[in-house]
Amino acid sequence: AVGRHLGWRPQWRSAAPKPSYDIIIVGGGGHGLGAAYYLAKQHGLRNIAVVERGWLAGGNTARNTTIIRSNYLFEQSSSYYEHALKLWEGLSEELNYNVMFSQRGCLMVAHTVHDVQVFKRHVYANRLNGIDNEWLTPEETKAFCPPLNISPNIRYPVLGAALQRRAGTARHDAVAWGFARAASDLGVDIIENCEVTGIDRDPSGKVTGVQTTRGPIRAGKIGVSAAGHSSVVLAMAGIRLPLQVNPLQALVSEPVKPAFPCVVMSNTIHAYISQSDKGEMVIGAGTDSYVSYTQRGGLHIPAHTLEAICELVPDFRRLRMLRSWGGITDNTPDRSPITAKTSVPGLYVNCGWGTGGFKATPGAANLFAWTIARDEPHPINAPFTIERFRDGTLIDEAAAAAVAH
Ligand SMILES: Cc1cc2nc3c(=O)[nH]c(=O)nc-3n(C[C@H](O)[C@H](O)[C@H](O)COP(=O)(O)OP(=O)(O)OC[C@H]3O[C@@H](n4cnc5c(N)ncnc54)[C@H](O)[C@@H]3O)c2cc1C
Ligand SMILES: CSCC(=O)[O-]
Repeated sequence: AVGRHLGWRPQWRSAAPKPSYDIIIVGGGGHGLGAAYYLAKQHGLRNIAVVERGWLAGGNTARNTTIIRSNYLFEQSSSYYEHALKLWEGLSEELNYNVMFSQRGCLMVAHTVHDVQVFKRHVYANRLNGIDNEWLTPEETKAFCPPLNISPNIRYPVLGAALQRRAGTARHDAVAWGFARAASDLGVDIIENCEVTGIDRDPSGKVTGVQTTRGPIRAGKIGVSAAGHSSVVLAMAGIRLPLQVNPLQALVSEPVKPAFPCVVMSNTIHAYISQSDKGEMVIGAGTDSYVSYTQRGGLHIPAHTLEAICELVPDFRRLRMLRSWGGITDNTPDRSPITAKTSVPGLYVNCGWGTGGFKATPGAANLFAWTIARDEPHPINAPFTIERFRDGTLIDEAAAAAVAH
């Protein structure tokens, strides 16, 4: 009461489900919350609900290493991620919420001749598509990130790096809270602790609503943005998705004074690192190779990553690790996402972001909202269909994940 008297207001209304809505978004992560926001803000739609089985943004949005970049190889991909990057650049103002987007630069470090060839190809392809990217020599790489060890005598010497200066990091939960508050202010109901357990359809096959742990809810359009559980939810409508679900782990160190100026990613040594605004080194690894819905992984994966980090950044050899965790990543065969209509009328899906969907959050949300509102994809997400895996029109960015996931 005192808070409210002083003008404080909750971040968002925690709503109870109504019997029916025009649109239901399944999944209260950054992508789902953002889609609900853009449906209301850009398409002027009302009577929308976000249905989240746990607590808001408790999935991969809460668990990622917050790297944001658009330096992907293929034109379709770089268009999608660049759409997102441009939205990141204005998002704090758009949401009136500081998402702490920091364009500190992202170095993709090369350790082999193959790496050099692949990353230079990215640089040239990005420039052809109007996306900033530049090649640095080992000495220029160290000048940009002084803690890096560019000695030629280490196991994986630094042979150079591709630098995207507009890339960086953001505060993961802030983007979810910002979208949630803005969506809630536009009348979107955000319903937490409400798991979707079934998708209802009429005799013609069109969706009519969902079954949930808090009762049935009717809706004429349903957008599923459930990340690692997308296959589970779409199976409720008889749709099989080409997703493989693997754990991906990350860990943070004890907080220290500012010591690491940018994001560094390394394909060959399966490691990426940046420093959070709280001072922790945020470190990511490769995926655990087995299929699993656990939010944890094998110890050997982070151990391998820390060996690599200690060689690449010797100053960090005495840093103590504070905690590690895992998330459930939804990986497609070509490591590119699906943002599309499904074969079921009124049912839409945004998934397959695997190990790299945090950077896409505002872009995926924006295009998913377009696809639901207009019942057709935007030109940017049009190639990212489910059918591409049947037709062979793959968008193979496996190598561009920067870490061999
Ligand atoms: C360790 C790790 C590190 C990563 N690092 C990066 C990175 O540095 N950069 C990057 O770009 N990407 C990264 N990613 C990937 C990124 O986190 C995800 O691709 C992205 O956050 C997905 O966003 P989302 O909103 O779709 O998913 P989520 O935040 O997982 O939201 C999906 C939501 O759906 C809910 N849900 C599931 N089933 C149901 C149901 N039946 N009913 C209701 N709700 C349901 C879940 O509870 C969840 O909250 C990383 C991922 C992990 C795990
Ligand atoms: C988890 S890897 C992060 C990325 O793809 O930029």
